[in-house]
Amino acid sequence: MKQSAFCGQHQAIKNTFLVDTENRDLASSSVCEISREREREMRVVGLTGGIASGKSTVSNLFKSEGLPVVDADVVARDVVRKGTGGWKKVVKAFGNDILLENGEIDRACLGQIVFTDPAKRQLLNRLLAPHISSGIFWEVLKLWIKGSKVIILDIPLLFEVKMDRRTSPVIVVWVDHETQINRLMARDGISEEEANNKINAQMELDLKKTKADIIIDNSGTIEETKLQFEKVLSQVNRPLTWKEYARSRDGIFWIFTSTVVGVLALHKHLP
Ligand SMILES: CC(C)(COP(=O)(O)OP(=O)(O)OC[C@H]1O[C@@H](n2cnc3c(N)ncnc32)[C@H](O)[C@@H]1O)[C@@H](O)C(=O)NCCC(=O)NCCS
Ligand SMILES: Nc1ncnc2c1ncn2[C@@H]1O[C@H](COP(=O)(O)OP(=O)(O)OP(=O)(O)O)[C@@H](O)[C@H]1O
Repeated sequence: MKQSAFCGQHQAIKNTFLVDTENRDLASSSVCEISREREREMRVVGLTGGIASGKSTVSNLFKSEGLPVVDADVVARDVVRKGTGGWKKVVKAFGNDILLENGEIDRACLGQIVFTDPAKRQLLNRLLAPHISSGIFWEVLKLWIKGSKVIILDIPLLFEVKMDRRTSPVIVVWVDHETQINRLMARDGISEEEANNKINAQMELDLKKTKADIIIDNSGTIEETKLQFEKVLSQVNRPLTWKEYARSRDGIFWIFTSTVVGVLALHKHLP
């Protein structure tokens, strides 16, 4: 569907130039129309990395520049608030023992279960996938309606759920393993073993680095990261490429469909 829409559009653009090359006014007005249309399109940038590699730190830099960020972790939290459909499914599958006194999910407790048991993690992923994907879809849709030209999708499992194919460019926030462990232990107040369990639940960060369009090395100071960010910002704000334009023509529905498919495939691809 997506491909044929793109091919049809591409052919129409090609025809404009092939058939009307003698008629410069007509040709240039077509180009103007295309340019005006391009103004309404948007770039969906993928931001990912490993756990505690610094995605939120970088996404905060984007926010401070006025760029909207859709944070998959925030969406994932919203879909399991007490009484929601996601909450009901999780409680049914994992029992009342994972609940706090106020009825909300005890995230630390559920985390301990799923980060030490791949089968339980897959189960949780499977239960929440449709809720997370539709949550992301609505957030993107709202921004699209508002006319946002560039949207940052902060998705920790971007590669695992194959959403990297739908975002461009893909930015990976990388840190060396030792720094990652230390920051994770310090931030979450957990042991080295627990930190390793969380890290091992994801695709290797070094592998993610090889798949990136843009790498931000966050192993140094925040100031060093900010310097790299300045360059990344200009790349992210550059005019849309034809590929991005074609992609975003019917992008909103494409993103939704691929998010659903990708997240549903999650349990098959995660360790
Ligand atoms: C396991 C849960 C309850 C732990 O909650 P907690 O508040 O302690 O952590 P938080 O949600 O802030 O996630 C922290 C980080 O853990 C990593 N992580 C979260 N879920 C997963 C997962 N299923 N597999 C691998 N890594 C994960 C991500 O890097 C994320 O940034 C929670 O992460 C959860 O519900 N996960 C399943 C939903 C999911 O896949 N979220 C990721 C968004 S794509
Ligand atoms: N350059 C840096 N120097 C020192 N500390 C940092 C740096 N970048 C991030 N941190 C710290 O490391 C921790 C992890 O960073 P952050 O929360 O941004 O990672 P994340 O990738 O968003 O994590 P998660 O995957 O859990 O969502 C935080 O405590 C943060 O303050």
